[in-house]
Amino acid sequence: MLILSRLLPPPPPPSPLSNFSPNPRIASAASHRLSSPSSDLLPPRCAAEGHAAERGHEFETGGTFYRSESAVGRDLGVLAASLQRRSGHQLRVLDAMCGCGIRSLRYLVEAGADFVLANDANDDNRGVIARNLARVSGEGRWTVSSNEANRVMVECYLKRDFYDLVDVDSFGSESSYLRSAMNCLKLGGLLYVTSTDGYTSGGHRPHHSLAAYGAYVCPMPYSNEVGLRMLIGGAMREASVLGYRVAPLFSYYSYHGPVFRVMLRLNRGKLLTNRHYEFISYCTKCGHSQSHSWDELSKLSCTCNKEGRSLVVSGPLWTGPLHSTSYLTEMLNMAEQLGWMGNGSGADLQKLLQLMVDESDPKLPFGYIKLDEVASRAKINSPPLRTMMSALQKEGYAVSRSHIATNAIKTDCPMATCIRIAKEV
Ligand SMILES: C[S@@+](CC[C@H](N)C(=O)[O-])C[C@H]1O[C@@H](n2cnc3c(N)ncnc32)[C@H](O)[C@@H]1O
Repeated sequence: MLILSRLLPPPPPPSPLSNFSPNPRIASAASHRLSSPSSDLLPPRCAAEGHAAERGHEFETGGTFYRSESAVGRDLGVLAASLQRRSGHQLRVLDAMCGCGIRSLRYLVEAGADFVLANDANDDNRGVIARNLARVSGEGRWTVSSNEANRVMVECYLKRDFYDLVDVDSFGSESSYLRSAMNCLKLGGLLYVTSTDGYTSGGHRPHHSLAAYGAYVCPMPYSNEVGLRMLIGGAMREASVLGYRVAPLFSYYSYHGPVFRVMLRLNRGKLLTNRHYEFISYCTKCGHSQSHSWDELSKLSCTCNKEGRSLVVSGPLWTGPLHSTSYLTEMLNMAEQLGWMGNGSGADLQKLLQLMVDESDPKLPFGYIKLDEVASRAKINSPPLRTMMSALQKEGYAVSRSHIATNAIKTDCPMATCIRIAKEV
C-alpha cells in the first residue's frame, strides 16, 4: 500500500463535471449522484435502463452510463485498435472506465482483441459488463473488474502486465489518470483519453486549467481546438516526466457533452520545447494568431501592436498538427474494410475522417478563423464558406474546413488578408 501511495498522484480536486469520486471507498454510493447544482455542468443524460444496439451489436445497458452520442468516439477507437492489431501487434486492451462494456465488446469483436480487461469502479455495472462480453466471447479473452482506474492501472504496472491500448473514458478531466495509464502501456502502444471538462478546456477558468493541465488557457475564438491542444500538451508533459514522449494520431472534438478525445502513441523520448510545445497568442485588436517559443515569451508583440497589450496568451500546449495524415488515411481504409462506409452513420464517419485528413495538412497552423469574425471585422455579411475557401486557394494559401466548427476555416492566411479577400468575394 505504501508503494501504491507513492506511485499514485495525489487525489485531484473535485471537478464540477465529475459525478464520480475516485476514492474507491465512496465510489459505489457516489457513482450516480451529481454534485454540482448547475444543470449546465451536468453530464449528458444516461440511457434509460434496458438495451441498446451499436454497429449491429445488441447489448445490455442496465442502469449504467451509456450515451449513444459517443458511438463516433467508439468507432474511432475501434479503428485505431484494429490498425494496432493488423500491424502485427498483439492486442491487449485495458478499458479502464468501461460503463456497460460496449467498448470492450467492440474491441473484442471488431478489432479482434486478444484480451480485454474491462474495468468500471461502479460495482453495480459488473453483471451487465460480464453478460455483454459473455455473449460475444469466451471468458479466456476478457476479465471484468470493479476497481478505481488508477489502482487497476498501477497494479498492472507492478505486475508488469502491459497493454497495447489503454482507454480512459473519464468524466471531467483525464489528467489524474495519465501517469498510471502510461505506466501500464507497452512502448508503441496507444493511449485513448477523453475529457468532458468543457469549462476548463474552453478557456473559461484559466487558473483551473493551469492546475489540472499545466496550461494557462484564456478564451480564444477557437477555444475548442485549444482544449484538444491543452489535453495533448498535458499528456506530453506527463509522458516526459516518465522518460516517454507521446504523439497525437488523431484528435476529436464533439459538441455532444462537449467531449475532447485524443489518441496518442507512446514511445521513449522526452519533451522538446522547440517541437510544438509552445504558447499561442490571439490579438483582440486585429484578430491575428501566432505561436511563440519559450525564448520569445519576454518579447511578445503582435504585428499590429508593438507593445503586445492586445494579446491574449495561452499555453504551454501542443501547436503541431492535430492528426497524423497517414494514420487517418489508414483509418479510412480500415473503415472501408469493416464495411462501415456508405449510407447513414457510415457516410457521417467517412465525412468526419475526410475532414480530419484535410485539416491535418502540416501547412495549416493551429486554430481556425470563424467567418462570422471575418465578417464583423470587415463590416460585411458572412461570406459563403466554399467561395471563401476557393478564393484563398487561388491566392496560394492552404485551407481546409474544421471538424470542430462548421462555419470556420483553417488557413495559413493572416486575418488581415482574409478580411481583404472576404470584402472582394
Ligand atoms: C463516461 S462513462 C464510460 C462510458 C463507456 N466508456 C462507454 O463508452 O460507454 C465513465 C464510467 O467511468 C466510471 N468511473 C468514473 N470514475 C472512475 C474511476 N475513477 N475509476 C474507474 N471507473 C470510473 C463510471 O462508473 C462510468 O461508468
